[in-house]
Amino acid sequence: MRAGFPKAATGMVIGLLGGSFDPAHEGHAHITREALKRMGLDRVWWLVSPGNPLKAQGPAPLADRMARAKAVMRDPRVVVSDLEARLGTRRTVDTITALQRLYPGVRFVWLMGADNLGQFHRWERWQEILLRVPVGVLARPGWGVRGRMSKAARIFNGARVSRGEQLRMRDAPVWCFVNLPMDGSSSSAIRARGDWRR
Ligand SMILES: Nc1ncnc2c1ncn2[C@@H]1O[C@H](COP(=O)(O)OP(=O)(O)OP(=O)(O)O)[C@@H](O)[C@H]1O
Ligand SMILES: O=C(O)c1ccc[n+]([C@@H]2O[C@H](COP(=O)([O-])O)[C@@H](O)[C@H]2O)c1
Repeated sequence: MRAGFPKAATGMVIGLLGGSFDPAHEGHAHITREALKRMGLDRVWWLVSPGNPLKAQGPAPLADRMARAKAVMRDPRVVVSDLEARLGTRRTVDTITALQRLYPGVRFVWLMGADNLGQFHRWERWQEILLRVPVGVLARPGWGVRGRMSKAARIFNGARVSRGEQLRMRDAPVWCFVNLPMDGSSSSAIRARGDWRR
């Protein structure tokens, strides 16, 4: 495997948590620990994005976001990575396609907060993402009903399962809304407080 690309054994189930992480916070760490536990994942890889294609304002430098993410998430089961910058991908569908090609023996599960389910139908080739990998949606304050009523949730209603642990066994399309004790942290609130330099 090339330098900077995490190692993974054949048969592993790895959750991918993509994000701006501008900056990383306890909410990210919380949903990661919950996903590991509730979905029976072997690893979670944080994909610190070069920049969300739907966000107008560019994030803080990638090196700063990586350093903060590594400080926030210290767990041997979690890899904080800049894979998208290395792969040259920005769109999630392209990242997943590239990772499936690079790691043919690994099962990837896409992880995201419920706010992203609300706007998932605006992502590039979003239906292809759901056809490629199981998707675990983690509850986020204020997004329970809006997430579950979203366009993507309605169109893929037939592929929804009720328990997170089912994601590791089923082939896509399959997704789950995972209810969990919620953490209200958000990067925008931290930036608004001025605790994080851009
Ligand atoms: N507190 C939280 N609870 C559940 N999911 C979360 C939480 N914070 C972030 N996430 C999810 O983690 C992923 C990465 O989030 P991101 O880096 O955009 O942080 P954010 O706090 O949502 O940022 P911002 O406030 O700038 O939108 C997204 O899928 C997002 O939905
Ligand atoms: O592929 C897309 O079209 C797309 C559109 C919006 C967001 N994403 C991804 O969603 C993840 C969460 O983004 P963010 O900025 O909410 O942390 C991150 O990995 C982004 O690259 C992807």
